[in-house]
Amino acid sequence: MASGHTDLAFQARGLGTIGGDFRPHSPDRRQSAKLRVLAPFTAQPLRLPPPPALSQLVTEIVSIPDITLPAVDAALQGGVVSIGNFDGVHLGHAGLLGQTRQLADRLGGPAIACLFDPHPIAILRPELAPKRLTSVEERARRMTKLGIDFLVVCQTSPDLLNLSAERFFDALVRDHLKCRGVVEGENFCFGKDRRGDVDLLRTLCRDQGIEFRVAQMESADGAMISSTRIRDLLAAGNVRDAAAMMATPHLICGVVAQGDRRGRTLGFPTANLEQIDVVIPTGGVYAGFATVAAARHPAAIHIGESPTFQSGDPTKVEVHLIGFSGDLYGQTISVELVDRVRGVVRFDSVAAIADQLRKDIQSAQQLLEPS
Ligand SMILES: Cc1cc2nc3c(=O)[nH]c(=O)nc-3n(C[C@H](O)[C@H](O)[C@H](O)COP(=O)(O)O)c2cc1C
Ligand SMILES: Nc1ncnc2c1ncn2[C@@H]1O[C@H](COP(=O)(O)OP(=O)(O)OP(=O)(O)O)[C@@H](O)[C@H]1O
Repeated sequence: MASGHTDLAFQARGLGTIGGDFRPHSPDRRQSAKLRVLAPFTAQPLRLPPPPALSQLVTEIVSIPDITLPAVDAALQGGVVSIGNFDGVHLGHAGLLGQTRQLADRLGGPAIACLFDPHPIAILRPELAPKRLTSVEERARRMTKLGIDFLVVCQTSPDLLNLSAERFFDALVRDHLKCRGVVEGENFCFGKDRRGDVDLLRTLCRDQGIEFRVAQMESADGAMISSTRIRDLLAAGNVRDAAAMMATPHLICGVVAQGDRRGRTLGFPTANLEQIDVVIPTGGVYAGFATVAAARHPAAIHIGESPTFQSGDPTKVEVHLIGFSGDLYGQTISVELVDRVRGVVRFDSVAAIADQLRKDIQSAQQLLEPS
C-alpha cells in the first residue's frame, strides 16, 4: 500500500485471477470462469504533511483472506498495462487488450487494464456526464474473456485528475505497477487537462526502458469505434449496430418493480425494471433475451411511454418474457437488447394494442432466431 499525504480515502478494487471469489451482488452478475474479484477495500485517510504525495493516485489492492497485500501487489507488478475507460469494452478496446495480452506473454508478466471510476467527466463536468454503457463488473467480465488478468479500478477524484501526465505516469506505471510494457490507442490522452498524449507516453516509457505499443484504431463503416459512438447509436435506437461494435448486445440490468398491472389484462404481462444504471436506448419495441435466475428467455421489450394509456416515462423499461409465467417481483433481470422491432405508437383501443403485441412477439422471435 502506498503511503503519503492524503485527506482522501481512496477506494480501489482489483479484479483478477487470484484470490476471493466473485460474490454476485445480484443474480445476473454471473461468475465467469476465470474472473475473480477481490473484495472492496477502502484505505483509511492518512495524515502526512503536504505537498500531496503521489499516493493520492491510487491503485490500492485489496486485502482478501489468505492472500497478503504484498503478495497481491507483487502479482500486479512487472506486467503490461493499458489505461482507459473501457466503457462497453468495444472492438477497439478488444484489439488493444489483445495486444496487451500478447505483449504480457512475451515479457512474462500479467496483462492489466486500469480504469477510473467514476468516469473523469462525472467529476469535471457532472452536467455533461453520460450514462455508462457497462458497469465495472460487466467490463471486467468482458476483459476476462480477452485474456486480461487484472482490472485495477482507481476511484476518480479531483486530486487524481490534477496530476500532471508525468506525475501520473511515474506513480502508476513506473512506481506502482512497475510495468514492463504499455499499450494504448493513438488517441489516448492522460494527466491534468488531458495534456499527455502517445508521443509523451512513448518518451516516458523509453526513458524507463518500458516497451510501448500503439494499437491500430478499429473502425466500422469508415468511422472510428468509440464508447461515445455506441452511446449515440443507442440514443438512436440502433441496438443492432451497437451490439456489433461491442461484439455482444447492450446489457441492461434492473430489479422488477410493480407497474400498473395492466399488461396481464392485455394478455402480455411485463416486468417493469428499476434501478438501471446504464444507458437506456431511445423509446421503442426491441427483441432480446432476458436472464432471470440463471435462465435465459427470449423477450419483447418496450422502452418509454405508453401513449395508449397516457402513462410511463421515457426511460421506462418493460420486459415480456416470451413463454414464461411466474412472479418476478423483486428479482434482478438482465436484458440483452439484440434488435429493434418498431417505434412506440398510440393505439385507439385495447383490442388494437393487444393485437399488435401478438405481432411484436412473433417479430421478436424471428429476429432472435439464429441466422
Ligand atoms: C412488446 C411491447 C410493445 C408495446 N408497445 C406499445 C405501444 O406501441 N404503445 C403503447 O402505448 N404501449 C406499448 N406497450 C406498453 C403497454 O401498453 C404496457 O405494457 C401496458 O400498458 C402495461 O403496463 P404496466 O406494466 O405498467 O401494467 C408495449 C408493451 C410491450 C411489452
Ligand atoms: N477504436 C479504437 N481502436 C483502438 N483503440 C481504441 C479505440 N478506441 C479507443 N481506443 C483506445 O482504448 C483505450 C481506452 O480508450 P477509452 O475507453 O478511454 O476511449 P473511447 O472508447 O474512445 O471512449 P470515449 O468515446 O468515451 O472517448 C485508449 O488507449 C484508446 O486510445
